[in-house]
Amino acid sequence: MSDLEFLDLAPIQSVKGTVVLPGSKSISNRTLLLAALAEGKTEVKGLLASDDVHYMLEALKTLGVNWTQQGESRDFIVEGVAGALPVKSADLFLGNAGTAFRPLTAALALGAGTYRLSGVPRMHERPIGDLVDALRQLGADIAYEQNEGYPPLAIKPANIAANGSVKVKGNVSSQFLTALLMALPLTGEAATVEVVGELISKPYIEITLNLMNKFGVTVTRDGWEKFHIAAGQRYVSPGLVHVEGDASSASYFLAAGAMGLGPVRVEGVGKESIQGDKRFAETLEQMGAQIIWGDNWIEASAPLNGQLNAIDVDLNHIPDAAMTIAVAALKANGTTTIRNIASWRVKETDRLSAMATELRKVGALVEEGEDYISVTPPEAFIPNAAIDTYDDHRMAMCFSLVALAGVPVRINDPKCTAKTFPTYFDVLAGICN
Ligand SMILES: O=C(O)C1=C[C@@H](OP(=O)(O)O)[C@@H](O)[C@H](O)C1
Ligand SMILES: C=C(OP(=O)(O)O)C(=O)O
Repeated sequence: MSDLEFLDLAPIQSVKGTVVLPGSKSISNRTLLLAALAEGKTEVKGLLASDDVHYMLEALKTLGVNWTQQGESRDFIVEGVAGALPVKSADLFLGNAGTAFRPLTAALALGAGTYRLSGVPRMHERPIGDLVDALRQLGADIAYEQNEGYPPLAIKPANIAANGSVKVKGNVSSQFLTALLMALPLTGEAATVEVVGELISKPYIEITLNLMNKFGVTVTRDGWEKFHIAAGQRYVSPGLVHVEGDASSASYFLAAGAMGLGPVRVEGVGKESIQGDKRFAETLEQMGAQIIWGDNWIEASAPLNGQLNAIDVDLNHIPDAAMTIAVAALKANGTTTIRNIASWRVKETDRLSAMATELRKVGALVEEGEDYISVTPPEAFIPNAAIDTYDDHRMAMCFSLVALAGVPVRINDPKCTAKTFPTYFDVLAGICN
């Protein structure tokens, strides 16, 4: 993707309207894998159309899973293979999709084949050692092709025994625990997963458990430390799965409502959502935004006096949507501090460093710590800042909100939103007055 391309956004005076959200990335990719591993056919409605989901769909096809798209719609039929993936040798390219790479690594390592998994250069800088260490405890044969602890990976057939208990570290990415939990039922044996260290991004584990349950597998847990899977459980298709709207994508429109009058309503995520990122709305409310919750929608408007409150918050539970707060902070009445977000450093880019660099370009005063960021709005914004996006969809999306602080801004490489939201800028234009 060329970073010579850019998009100039004029100041946005006010926003108002309703956005129908694209499908959740986290739910789309989990559902596809579970549907593939299950017994029976699954109709998946409202699948996200984006790069991350494309990589999962293509990988499953390569692995011998039949799926069909219903015309031009985002409704798919996946024919489950009832356990073992049929193709025993494959080379999979998974872009920068953590929700494809980590779960497929675990499912394939417990299968009996020879596989290679690789991605874009940044994926090869994103850690996976904690997951590999856990899978090796089960007997998996996984080798690092380049750097110890990082993709690309080479998997070979191995004798797998769940053997009661496996330990996994939880402090770098919750996707490692998600991947293990989703793959373990393939062994048919009882298993206990013990999380070592503090588990981050906990609500994503709830999405995992919820969807595994939909596909007939029950996981019981003692707090966030131990997870038990009883022997003999297998995935069975529930027939139909509706993919909720993406709660992380919702954050940009809700923040827009809070920064620029509103009301802005997002449809597809509401109080019934299984996604932890719905709680982004609580954080906006703490900043003074007016929030209304429906079962399947959320609406945000600016505070009555138009001024957001600066806050000091731990946003470990919503790491993706937390980036949106860092930009919304540009309209707050003081210094906003977001804590416990060290995982930002190992995502699409080093997001702590990237956010600090780019927020400074618009004039904000920024303090970047190992696991926190503090943002103080400038007295006068620097107009027409050219924001670099580091091939990180969320950098492009959250920095579009600078226009809601009343300043023109340039977003470099806007097409990088394709990872989770290819039509983002068109949808944003639809609520701008
Ligand atoms: O399981 C998931 O669907 C995700 C978990 C989170 O990652 P970490 O657990 O690495 O924080 C999140 O940032 C990512 O976008 C999606
Ligand atoms: C961290 C993210 O993605 P991934 O699923 O690749 O980890 C994200 O979407 O912000």
